[in-house]
Amino acid sequence: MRVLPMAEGRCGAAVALGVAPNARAGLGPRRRGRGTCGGAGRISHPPCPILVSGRRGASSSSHACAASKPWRENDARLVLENGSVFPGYSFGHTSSEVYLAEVVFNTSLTGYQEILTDPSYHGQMVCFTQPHIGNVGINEGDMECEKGCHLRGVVCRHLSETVSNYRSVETLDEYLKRQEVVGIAGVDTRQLTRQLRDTGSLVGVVCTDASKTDAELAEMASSWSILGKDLLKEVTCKEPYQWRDETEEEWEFQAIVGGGSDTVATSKAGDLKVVAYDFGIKSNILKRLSSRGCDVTVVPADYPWEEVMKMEPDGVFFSNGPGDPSAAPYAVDNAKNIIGKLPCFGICMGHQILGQAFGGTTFKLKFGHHGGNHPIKNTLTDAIEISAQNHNFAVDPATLPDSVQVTHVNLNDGTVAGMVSKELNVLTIQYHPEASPGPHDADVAFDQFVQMMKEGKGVLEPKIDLTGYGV
Ligand SMILES: NC(=O)CC[C@H](N)C(=O)O
Repeated sequence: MRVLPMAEGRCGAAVALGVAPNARAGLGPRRRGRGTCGGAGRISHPPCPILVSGRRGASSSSHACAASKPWRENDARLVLENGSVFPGYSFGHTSSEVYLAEVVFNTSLTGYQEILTDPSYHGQMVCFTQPHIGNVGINEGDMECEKGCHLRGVVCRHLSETVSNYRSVETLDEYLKRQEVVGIAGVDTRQLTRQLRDTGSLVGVVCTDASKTDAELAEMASSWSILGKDLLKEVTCKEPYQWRDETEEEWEFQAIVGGGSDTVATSKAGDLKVVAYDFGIKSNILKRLSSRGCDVTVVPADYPWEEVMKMEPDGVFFSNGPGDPSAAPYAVDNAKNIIGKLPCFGICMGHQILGQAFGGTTFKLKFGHHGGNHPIKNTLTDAIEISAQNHNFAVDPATLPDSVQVTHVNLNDGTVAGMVSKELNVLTIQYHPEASPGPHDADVAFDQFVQMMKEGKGVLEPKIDLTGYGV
């Protein structure tokens, strides 16, 4: 089994989030053992009914027969900033530390590994609405980031007792232990999700320390906010590097709307040089670019635009990334200086950064979009894509100049999901054409970027059609 390195920058994240740094550095006291409640392998039974508040307040005598109980005892709580308490039992990393992050819910039915390792989730913990998590284990091929798990906590209803997948090399429990990420299972995730939909995203803490009161934990949660925090610096690469891997043949996208493998093959002839700003870039975005013959150089989030221009790329890509897009003015400044000079493409955080470079502003959504089935409408062609999404912020269309066209909207709430500036040769989308996890409908967006770069090189006649999504 390959041992993945500890995520870089996570000690820094712990400090930034007000959590004891030794918790992330693995120096804090650990409670590796599973006590007497059935052992590490028996972790998916319903929570103990005698514990009502999630506090481990039951007397030792009431637990005298714990060794014979075939269920896990509640030993952890998720406490939200509004005082709500969700009891559950811990898995993955266990320690007496308190783990603090914004709590969001994700409705994807599959792909928990890609969600765990997507750097855009840095500073957040995910409540999975899919009630059965862990059943396919963890494999070596589906990492979205080699640095490891970016979630600060995994919240689920049912942690699968068994793993059944030919690619699995370890269990979710083992992986989270190794990554020192806490999990809490047995949580009423429906109630939690309904609450987050009513109140909007909330900050929460996961804690296994029974000596801390619910009120203390709620206060800790309310002491932090993701607003105004620059999290890009915690996940970006330190130095520029070349990316080479393509999407493996076995996983090459088949059903591409309006495109297909012909499009990918044709694009390969291009020999295009792309500089990709790493705001927390997902591996599969890089693979989709490489699969189209792009020679990709990845650069840090604050890499000066002048240095990018010296590399003489055919196009610049602005990646996905965590946190508040208004907290990275240096990235907006670089983008402002690049747009108009080279074809640009942005995904999610990249879309939000480019939106600000156009002169627009961003705002925080109530509970964001996190899932694999969000309908997107191309406003120019009426074509619909079902898309993978993961964001909490959006670009305010009222703040965009007239030269920028809103080309895509999210049909669930009408928010901006894509923009084009023909004048500046910029294409952006607020969702995930690389999927991972999710549907492949939007993969054609990469072809649009390739088209723009080829036009810029004079390889293709200018088509100025950035909207041809499947129609
Ligand atoms: N996937 C992303 O790039 C997320 C963008 C941004 N962090 C948001 O939450 O809106």
